[in-house]
Amino acid sequence: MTATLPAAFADRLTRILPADRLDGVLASFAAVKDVAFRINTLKAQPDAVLAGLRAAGLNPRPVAWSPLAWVVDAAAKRALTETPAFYQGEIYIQNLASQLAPLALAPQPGEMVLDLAAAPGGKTCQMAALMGNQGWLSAVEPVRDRYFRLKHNLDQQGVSIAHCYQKDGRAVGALTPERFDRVLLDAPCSSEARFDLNDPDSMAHWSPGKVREVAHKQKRLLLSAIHALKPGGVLVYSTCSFAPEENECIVHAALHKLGDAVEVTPVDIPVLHQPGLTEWDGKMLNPQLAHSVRVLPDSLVDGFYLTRLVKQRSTQ
Ligand SMILES: C[S@@+](CC[C@H](N)C(=O)[O-])C[C@H]1O[C@@H](n2cnc3c(N)ncnc32)[C@H](O)[C@@H]1O
Repeated sequence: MTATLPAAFADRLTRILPADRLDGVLASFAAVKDVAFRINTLKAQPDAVLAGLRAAGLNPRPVAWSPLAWVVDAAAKRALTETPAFYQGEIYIQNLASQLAPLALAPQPGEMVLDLAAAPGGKTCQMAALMGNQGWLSAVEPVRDRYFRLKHNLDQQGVSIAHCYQKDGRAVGALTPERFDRVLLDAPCSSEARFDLNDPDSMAHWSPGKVREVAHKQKRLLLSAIHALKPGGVLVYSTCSFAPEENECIVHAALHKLGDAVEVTPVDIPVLHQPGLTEWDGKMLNPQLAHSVRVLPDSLVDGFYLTRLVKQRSTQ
């Protein structure tokens, strides 16, 4: 392995992370990660899936905080993707960090739910399973090939309540004002928390300019997501980035613009994490951001940022 982290990124990390967490996070970029997957209850019963995987010679390990989350060794990934359970949509390979966002949103059967940046659809499928395929799930994705991949995955995973729209999420709030009980915005981001020193391509497009560019889009996506949410509704904003400009600063800007119409609420996270930042680059941020969560990466879990917001009143 000869790749190194982009120098500007490594320098920023020393300012973002507490000193006692830095070495662990740096080590995670070099780790060959074991593979987490989620059992899809829309297609199969967990006991039957696990029995099939064991019969195929795999040895799935449980995850303490979710009966549907399991892990196999990195070396077993290929074998996992060759099982009937995989190609029949009974399991979905999904990092544990990514599984946390739908759990924090907790969509209920019968609700109106919006997934504003949906492809390839891992979280859309997980939400449909949490809803028992009852209710309405709008899934938005503007990029054509990703939109078709999303549709394919939803179909393969047995999701029957999803309605897919090839649209720019920034327009959706104005088109469907205050229509949804819950909204997930798993925003397009710089993907810093997925950097992999074993795969230099994962870092090839990163630059401070890229962070600024996605932050601009994220700000408008979050306002659109909030406008689409009913008063009393719940929203989860997440990214796989460490950059405060893509995380706390985005939520801070929405709180600043909308005042007490939205509130950050605490969320239980069962993996290693730290509270969101309340200061960045010498600027104080809304103190509510301490309720947001920075999941710290290790040899299994990706880095992740997550905020849970509740809409207190109409923004019309
Ligand atoms: C982090 S990925 C979503 C991953 C997905 N939630 C999952 O779990 O499978 C972000 C997605 O947002 C899409 N995207 C980019 N610009 C967008 C926009 N203006 N509106 C909505 N989605 C957008 C990207 O193409 C990408 O598919």
